[in-house]
Parts: sequence; C-alpha cells; structure tokens
Amino acid sequence: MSKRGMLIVLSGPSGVGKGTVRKAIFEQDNNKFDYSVSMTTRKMRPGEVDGKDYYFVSKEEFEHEIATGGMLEYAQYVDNYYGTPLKYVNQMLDDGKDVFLEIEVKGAMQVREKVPDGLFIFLTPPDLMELRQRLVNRGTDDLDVINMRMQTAVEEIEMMQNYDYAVVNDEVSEAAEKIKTIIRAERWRVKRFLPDYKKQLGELK
Ligand SMILES: Nc1ncnc2c1ncn2[C@@H]1O[C@H](COP(=O)(O)OP(=O)(O)OP(=O)(O)O)[C@@H](O)[C@H]1O
Ligand SMILES: Nc1nc2c(ncn2[C@@H]2O[C@H](COP(=O)(O)O)[C@@H](O)[C@H]2O)c(=O)[nH]1
Repeated sequence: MSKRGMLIVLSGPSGVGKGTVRKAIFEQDNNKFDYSVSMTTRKMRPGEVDGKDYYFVSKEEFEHEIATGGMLEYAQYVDNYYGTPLKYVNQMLDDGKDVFLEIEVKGAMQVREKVPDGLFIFLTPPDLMELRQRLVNRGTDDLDVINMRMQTAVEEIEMMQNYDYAVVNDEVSEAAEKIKTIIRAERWRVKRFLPDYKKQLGELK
C-alpha cells in the first residue's frame, strides 16, 4: 500500500484556536505529524520566531515565490499575503508523514482543488462573542484589526459547508481528541485504498 502521508487542512477563523489545538495534538502525538510553516508578509509579533511561526518575507519575495510556482496555495488576508511553500509539504508527504496546514479558507479551497484526497477540518468557535474575546485576550492585534478579522470570520464560517468535518473548539483537549479521532477514521477511508488497487489491477491486465 502507498505510504504517502495525509494532508490535513485545519481552517477556521483567526483566533478560534487552530494553533492552540494543533499544539495540543502534537504534544500528545509527537512523532506522528508534521507542521507546514507558512510564509507571510505580515509583521512579526513579539515572541514569534522566523522559520518556526512563519517565514517572514517582503511583498516582493512573496510575489517572486508565487511567480516561480513555489506556493501550494496563497491568499490575501487583512492586507497581507499568507501561503504554503510547496517543497516542504511534498517532501514530508513523500516521506510518509501526515502534514498539518493551518490556513484560512480561500487557501484551503485551492488545496481542495489540487489535493482532493486531503482531509479538510473546520475549527469553529462556540459563538462569535467568544471568538472576539479570544482575539482581544490574545493581545496581538489592535481593535481595528480585530474588527477586520471578525468581519472576515463571518464570511469564513459561511464556507464551512465545503469542509469534511466541523469541530467546535470549546475545550482545547476535547477539540484535540475529536480531531485525532477524525484522523484515525480517515486513514481507513476506501478512497485511500482504491488508487493502489486500481494500479495493481491495471498491471495485471
Ligand atoms: N478552547 C479555548 N478556550 C479559550 N481560549 C482559547 C481556546 N483555544 C484557544 N484559546 C485562546 O484563543 C487565542 C487564539 O488562539 P490561537 O492563536 O491558537 O488561534 P488561531 O486560530 O491559531 O489564530 P490565527 O489564525 O490568528 O493564527 C489564544 O489566546 C488562545 O490561548
Ligand atoms: N491561506 C493561508 N492562510 C494562512 C496561512 N498561514 C496562516 N494563515 C491564516 O492567516 C490568518 C491570519 O493569521 P495570523 O497569524 O496573522 O493571525 C489565519 O486565519 C491563519 O490561519 C497560509 O499559509 N495560507
């Protein structure tokens, strides 16, 4: 059977807790998954590390990556570019690792087109008041940026129907458990086995 890894796309509005839940999953299952570090033109926040949280680049550098086919997907989100460098994701999948992308919905829909056998999970807040509170509590964005993020959140939640699963992030540990259950079940989906059998059947003919 094919040992290529699974691409796991975790989307959901900014501040819902994608990073927090993903870290909880990685802490429990340290070696099972890999995380794709995104590229962005946004300014680095205090405490962020280049190459760990993001690859922080200029607009020109980002546009060069787009032009040279270096991005699996990219989108503009609240005045900045964000995107997934293609090379690392491919390497990890070829090595049989399951790779997490933590990305907004426009980019996720591009991945859906390119990688139809990916797993698409939408992390959603218990309600919008709680989402706003999480953005405020995080303390990383000014009020006007929080308002823009909330505006975008409403549009993003309307895109939930394009995902395979929705998970409410009420309690971090519960959301992490649910996502792990989804991933376990996804490994046994018939569509993951068919290409190998079809190839073998083709070789027999
Ligand atoms: N279940 C939860 N209950 C309460 N607070 C939470 C929960 N999950 C995450 N948080 C808090 O909400 C804030 C936003 O979380 P986090 O940065 O993980 O969100 P995110 O979806 O990754 O955001 P972004 O997309 O902007 O990177 C953080 O301060 C985090 O500690
Ligand atoms: N399409 C993509 N969206 C991404 C990527 N990396 C992060 N993001 C999303 O952007 C917003 C804002 O992030 P923040 O770090 O400024 O709070 C959030 O929804 C992220 O999930 C990416 O590679 N592609």
